[in-house]
Amino acid sequence: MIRMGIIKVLKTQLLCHLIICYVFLISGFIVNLLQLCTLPLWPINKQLARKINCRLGYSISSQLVALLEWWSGTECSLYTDPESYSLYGKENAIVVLNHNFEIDFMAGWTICERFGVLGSSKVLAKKELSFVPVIGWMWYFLEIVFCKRNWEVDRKNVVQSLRNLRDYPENFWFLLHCEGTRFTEKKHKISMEVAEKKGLPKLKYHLLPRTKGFWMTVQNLRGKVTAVYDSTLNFRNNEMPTLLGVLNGKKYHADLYVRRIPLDSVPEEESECAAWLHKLYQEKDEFQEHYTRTGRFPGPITSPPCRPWALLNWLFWVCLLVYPLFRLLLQLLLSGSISTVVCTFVFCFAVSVGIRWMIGQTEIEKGSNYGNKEVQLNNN
Ligand SMILES: CC/C=C\C/C=C\C/C=C\C/C=C\C/C=C\C/C=C\CCC(=O)SCCNC(=O)CCNC(=O)[C@H](O)C(C)(C)COP(=O)(O)OP(=O)(O)OC[C@H]1O[C@@H](n2cnc3c(N)ncnc32)[C@H](O)[C@@H]1OP(=O)(O)O
Ligand SMILES: CCCCCCCCCCCCCCCC(=O)OC[C@@H](O)COP(=O)(O)O
Repeated sequence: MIRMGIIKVLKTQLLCHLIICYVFLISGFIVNLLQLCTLPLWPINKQLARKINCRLGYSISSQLVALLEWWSGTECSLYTDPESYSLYGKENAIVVLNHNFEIDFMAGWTICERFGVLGSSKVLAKKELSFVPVIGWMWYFLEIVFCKRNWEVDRKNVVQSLRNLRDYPENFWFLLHCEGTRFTEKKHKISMEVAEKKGLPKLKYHLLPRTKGFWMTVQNLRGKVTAVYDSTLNFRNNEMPTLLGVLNGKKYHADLYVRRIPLDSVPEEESECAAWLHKLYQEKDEFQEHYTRTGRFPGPITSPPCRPWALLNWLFWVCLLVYPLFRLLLQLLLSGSISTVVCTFVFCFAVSVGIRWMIGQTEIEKGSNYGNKEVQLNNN
């Protein structure tokens, strides 16, 4: 009991957070460098380069999974039918997920890890994320599809990036947050005004989905991808989890409801495909309503088993990097030179500010203005 209390307090200590972030940053830069070294391989053996990059990417993203699973002890329950369950991780799929939470990407990655598709997981991500050190840079080598959330600019680039995935050598899940941005009350209000103008039913828990990205993805990955995984995520007890909460060791419980829909049943024609997606979001809204009323999603619950690899990868980097860090810091501090000591502190402070900025990228409060401007509505 006392030991548990000590561990809990330890998890809230700044020093622990600095060590975790230091390991993440330095290992991330090393992996980014290794990814860069694979560049000459691409023209010679593209498939091998892709496979190597999947493993390297795994070494970065699995650290955030380890943080969620092992450090914070967060649990993930899956609501899905057993028939579909047996196919997860064994086929390519498009995942359509609600976008309400600051750590929904970590919960998504955790599910990917449990089904063995973490290294190869893909997403249609906003371009700004490609500039985030470590993760954004890793994503270039994983062929993540970036968009500027401007259809005129995106239509060509996104199509090309999607087509590149047609001969991808590993099973992958392609994540689409069709709402295009995270849920806020203001964005919800504006998007419901758009819905009203379009004669579409109002949604209570979702923003109105943007349909073009979905249509483009379905069209270009048809034949390669066999299903759409309609996924709805919630956290128990109305929690709004944060990355800082996870870093502080706070335990959450994620509930994910997944319906497997064969891709053949998604219409090909653009307007029909858009109508299909709007209907899907109306259904997703009903599932959320069910969750709010009953505290659970319909159907059977499973907890896909937690695998040890994310933890082992994390421990590997901790063992490799923490001892040299302490030795270096000690040497600098004992050097006797005031300027060296001051520089060391300034450097550590600058790194902490950088990490805080990265964490800020996950915070809804600091999110983009996309979907927030009345002007966008007036233009349409
Ligand atoms: C078993 C396992 C199941 C599940 C496991 C779960 C997950 C694991 C899977 C994979 C994990 C992988 C990775 C995870 C890691 C990290 C991911 C983290 C986050 C990155 C995500 C993002 O960055 S989200 C932001 C970027 N993505 C998108 O925006 C996608 C959706 N957007 C689109 O599709 C857009 O159409 C577009 C981007 C292609 C183009 O943007 P544009 O703005 O130009 O859109 P539109 O042309 O569609 O917009 C105009 C139309 O929209 C109407 N409109 C106007 N105002 C609004 C409004 N406020 N709200 C809604 N609609 C509006 C307007 O009327 C136009 O309508 P039309 O009828 O003319 O189309
Ligand atoms: C292991 C230690 C960890 C420490 C550190 C730092 C990690 C930083 C991770 C940054 C990864 C960023 C991924 C965030 C994904 C996300 O959720 O993006 C939001 C967009 O969809 C929509 O943006 P918006 O329009 O602003 O709502």
